[in-house]
Amino acid sequence: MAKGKPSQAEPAACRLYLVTPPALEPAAFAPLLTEALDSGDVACVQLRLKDCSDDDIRRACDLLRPIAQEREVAFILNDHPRLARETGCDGVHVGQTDTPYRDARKILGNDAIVGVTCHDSRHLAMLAGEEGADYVAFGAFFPTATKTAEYQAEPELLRWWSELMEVPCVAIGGITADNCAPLVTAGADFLAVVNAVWGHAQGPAAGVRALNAAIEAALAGSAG
Ligand SMILES: Cc1ncc(COP(=O)(O)OP(=O)(O)O)c(N)n1
Ligand SMILES: Cc1nc(C(=O)O)sc1CCOP(=O)(O)O
Ligand SMILES: [Mg+2]
Repeated sequence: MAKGKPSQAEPAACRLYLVTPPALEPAAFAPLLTEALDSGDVACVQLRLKDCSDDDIRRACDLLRPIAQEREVAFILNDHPRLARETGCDGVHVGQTDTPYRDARKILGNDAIVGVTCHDSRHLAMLAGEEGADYVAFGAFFPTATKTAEYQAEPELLRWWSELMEVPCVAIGGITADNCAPLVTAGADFLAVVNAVWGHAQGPAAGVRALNAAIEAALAGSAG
């Protein structure tokens, strides 16, 4: 995701969207983020901190946001539109029980990225798209240990969405280099991952490279 809206991203038909681990120490995480972003193509970083104070989130944004933005990678905050505006993030991601899309848009303005979780629902995605969301996120596609996922999405949903709609779609939930091909070929514009990068046995750079290579291979395989 070049700095700007996901729909303006050009280099590939499907790109990586990194979501941070739910708990992190910003100073310790900064070199890992740098390593990940310098190792390959990443469109977007979402700071997703759970059970943290607003001040903890501010501190993490202040340290991590420049690492992404200096590399033309969009920096999106999960759940907190006001903090996203205050700290200079490129946008916010909101779920169905978070600040409603319209309120998030009012807080952040028209130039910001506002993405919306739509679980496995065509209806929620159409509502979000009609309201003006910059992307819709579907999931979980695979079992995930990162959070308790109450919904299960199928690749067919991505195919249906991407054939009918212009609004980009993000796939999330248990995605790895080994299982991502059906999501790429079904039309996901972005693959959002936590564990496949931050939990990669050889480190985050290897995680990014493996996912970049898997996306490229899937795109090449579906082109022929
Ligand atoms: C890209 C992306 N997709 C989905 C989510 C999940 O959002 P939500 O349902 O609000 O759950 P939490 O992440 O807040 O626990 C996401 N964060 N990012
Ligand atoms: C944050 C999040 N949202 C999901 C959803 O289904 O909406 S799944 C998920 C966790 C994604 O982490 P991992 O790549 O480690 O499975
Ligand atoms: Mg949320």
